[in-house]
Amino acid sequence: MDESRGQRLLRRVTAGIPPREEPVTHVADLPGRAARYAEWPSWADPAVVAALRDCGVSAPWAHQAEAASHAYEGRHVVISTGTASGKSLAYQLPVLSRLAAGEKAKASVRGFRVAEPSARGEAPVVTALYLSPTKALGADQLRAVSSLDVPGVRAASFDGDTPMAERDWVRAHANWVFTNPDMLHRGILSAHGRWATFFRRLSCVVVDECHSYRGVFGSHVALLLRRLRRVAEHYGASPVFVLASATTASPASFASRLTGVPCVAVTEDASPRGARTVALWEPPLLEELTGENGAPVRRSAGAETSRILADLVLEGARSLAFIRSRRGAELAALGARRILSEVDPVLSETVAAYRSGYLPEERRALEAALLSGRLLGVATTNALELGVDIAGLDAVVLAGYPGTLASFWQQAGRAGRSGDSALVVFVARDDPLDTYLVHHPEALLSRPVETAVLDPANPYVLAPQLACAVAELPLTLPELEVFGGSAAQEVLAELTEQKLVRRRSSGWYWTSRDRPHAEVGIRGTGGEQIAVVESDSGRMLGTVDPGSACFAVHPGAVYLHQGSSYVVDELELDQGLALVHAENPDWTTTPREIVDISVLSIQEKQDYGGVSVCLGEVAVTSQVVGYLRRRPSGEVLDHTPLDLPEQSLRTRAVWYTVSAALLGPAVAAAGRARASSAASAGCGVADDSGDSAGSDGSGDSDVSDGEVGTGGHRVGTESAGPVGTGEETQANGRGPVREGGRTPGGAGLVPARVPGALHAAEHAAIGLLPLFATCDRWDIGGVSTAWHEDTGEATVFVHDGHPGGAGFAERGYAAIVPWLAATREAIVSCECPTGCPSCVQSPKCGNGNEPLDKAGAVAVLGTVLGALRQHGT
Ligand SMILES: Nc1ncnc2c1ncn2[C@@H]1O[C@H](COP(=O)(O)OP(=O)(O)OP(=O)(O)O)[C@@H](O)[C@H]1O
Repeated sequence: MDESRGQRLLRRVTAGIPPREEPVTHVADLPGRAARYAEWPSWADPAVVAALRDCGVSAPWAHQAEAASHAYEGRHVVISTGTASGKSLAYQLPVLSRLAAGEKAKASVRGFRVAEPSARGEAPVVTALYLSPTKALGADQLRAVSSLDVPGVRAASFDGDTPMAERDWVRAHANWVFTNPDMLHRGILSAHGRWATFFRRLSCVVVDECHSYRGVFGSHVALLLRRLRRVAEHYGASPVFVLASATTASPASFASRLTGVPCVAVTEDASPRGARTVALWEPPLLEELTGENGAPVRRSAGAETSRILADLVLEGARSLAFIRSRRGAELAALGARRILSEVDPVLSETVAAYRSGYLPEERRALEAALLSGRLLGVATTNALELGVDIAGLDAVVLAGYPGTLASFWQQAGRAGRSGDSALVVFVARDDPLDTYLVHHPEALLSRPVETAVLDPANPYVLAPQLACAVAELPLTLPELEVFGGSAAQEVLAELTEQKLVRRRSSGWYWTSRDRPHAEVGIRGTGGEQIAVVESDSGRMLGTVDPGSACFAVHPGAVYLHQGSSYVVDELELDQGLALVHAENPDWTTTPREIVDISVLSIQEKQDYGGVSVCLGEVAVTSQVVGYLRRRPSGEVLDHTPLDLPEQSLRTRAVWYTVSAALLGPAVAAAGRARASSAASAGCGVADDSGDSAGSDGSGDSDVSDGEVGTGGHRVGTESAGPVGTGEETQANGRGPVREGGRTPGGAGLVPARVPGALHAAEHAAIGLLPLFATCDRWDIGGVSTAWHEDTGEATVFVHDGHPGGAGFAERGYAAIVPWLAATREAIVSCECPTGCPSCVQSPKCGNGNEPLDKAGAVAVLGTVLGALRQHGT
């Protein structure tokens, strides 16, 4: 069979790599597909069809026509198809047709029935609202609509950048308003009276890139859309919702949860797609470098990506590399340029970086240069992921898993639309999730894209949102259903008690003259924001959630803003201020936290013979105690202690307990001694916004709660059997676990090994939860302890990092078996001997990644999974 272009590119980028450093763990060839067209719908306005034809769209693809017809006929619809599958046209066609028809009707106002013309017939008859998660995407979409130049359509943006002078014009005259959730919340719903005419005519709401509304932000947006519907209804309108999403599992149920109205889904993608060769790539371990506690370090994904990008450019392939941080994108571009300049200085000019913070004109110029081939290699953050019309590239390199499968396919989808085969390379970073993925291609390439998690019933989100709703319009009892029924009633009772709202027989009323909107940030859950200010100039660079301030802007932290780098000099929590100066050091910082956790209530509990799994509410107390400085290579420079106050967080967690008997006979014996002496409490030493390994479980701990790194908890040297041998392998979440050499049904651990085993199991579990819960590992934390005073047993907690939770713990609870099976597999797959960042080390462990017992973690997880499978799930 002939070699395809994608395969040839892969052969070129791997040429010359010695066999012992072979980085490619898997190659898949994904076939291409031809386009399927439909007729223009009979209802489509001829002027709109003509404008689209002029832009090169001769006919709609089948999925576009189907989604557009649902919307035009008044059915709420979500279109969930691949990258560059023309989702924009699916909403442009019905919205523009409605707007154009309304304008024509208005033009003949005397002769025809018109919905409700203004006295002089000037106001639009129908209006539409477009919402995007970012201003940049909104601006791109507005530009696309404006360029169609359909008669009677007055599209305008209304966001933080809209000059005051223009705002009145937009309110009075625009019939399609492009905005974002933040502005809808603060600037439109809070002053809906000024938008009365617009709301009265509101016929359609477009929610673009809706899969990005997840977690706390997603929960806020879900309630915001309910507020929007209520206000529209107040003015007599009931708009149809059209949502566009990357491909995702159960789009209809997600869209219905987000909007609160039943949505139909269009998922069959009829756009053409080129074939792609996908390679999974694990950078080799470095011999000359070691990381924390002497652990081996892999070549960094960024350095590897620079090299691959340079090779691709040498092949003349138009390529895009996605890097997670802006700084990383700059460094990857620089690295590729440096390599190319040694070959041919002219070639180094064909590589550039691209990230947010660039002006729209700069972005347009970069996009055009890449499409024309003047630029061959671009290293970018996910700024290029959403809504940018770049497709049909020869190659895409992803440096690290972008957090969700939706993002993975969105980024990978930039390659290969031109009909020719293209190359996608996924380069694993040094962490458990990436390691798992490169060794389990089916988890990356064959799984349906996860549905986004959100929880509009979170009281920490519901309370401020209900306050805004009541302030907008008094809330009546029947309306409560829209906001979550009894959960909303409980929250309202609290607001009434705080005298923020007043209860009357007709409903709930806002008591103050001031509106709550300005106080409610919809992208997080914390009260007053901390302002990040440049000392020299007094310029405010941005804000940070108070809950994460100690973490993100502690003294000494490197803070990145729009690609520029700053170092924090002071953090004044009382004054809500972090003072920084511009500096571009050659290292990054990672904070270290210690954490303690207590159980407030148990919502769900399942027992599996010595193992129990719970979901419930917890109180997490955390304290940032220092930070590490690391070089981009992963090398740790030093650790600096910090003295910062404790933070507390009420949130939700999933946890499992393991009985002493299952951990091992020696642990059971020591546990009896502990019970009789009642000697000590479990302590929490943390990581990832807190995970912890605590007392050694032997009953002789004198560690006070929350102390870091107190001695005596070393990983035992005896081994529970080799890690990563064939006997340990198991199917992903299925099939029996064979625990070679251990007591059947038990982990066979001695007490001294329990803390390290649990700690390692917990780190890896935090790393793998994002595979099941659409969250980032930084959105969650964990605590592990050989004995926890609330459970009375060895316990591993994984908790949401936001007040009230964002639904991640629930997902962990629901997916406990596949999640823990994947966790175990990730550890087993890693070839390092005793633990490294690819498996059980965590980048922000409060206890300096001590103790960690990799083999013990495999034993504990095997035991837990054995119990879960034997006794239930
Ligand atoms: N029916 C069609 N025939 C030909 N080209 C089309 C058709 N529909 C859309 N296009 C073109 O396909 C490209 C991608 O469209 P669009 O940006 O709307 O896709 P998308 O699915 O929204 O992309 P993203 O995944 O980036 O959100 C655009 O250049 C658009 O003009």
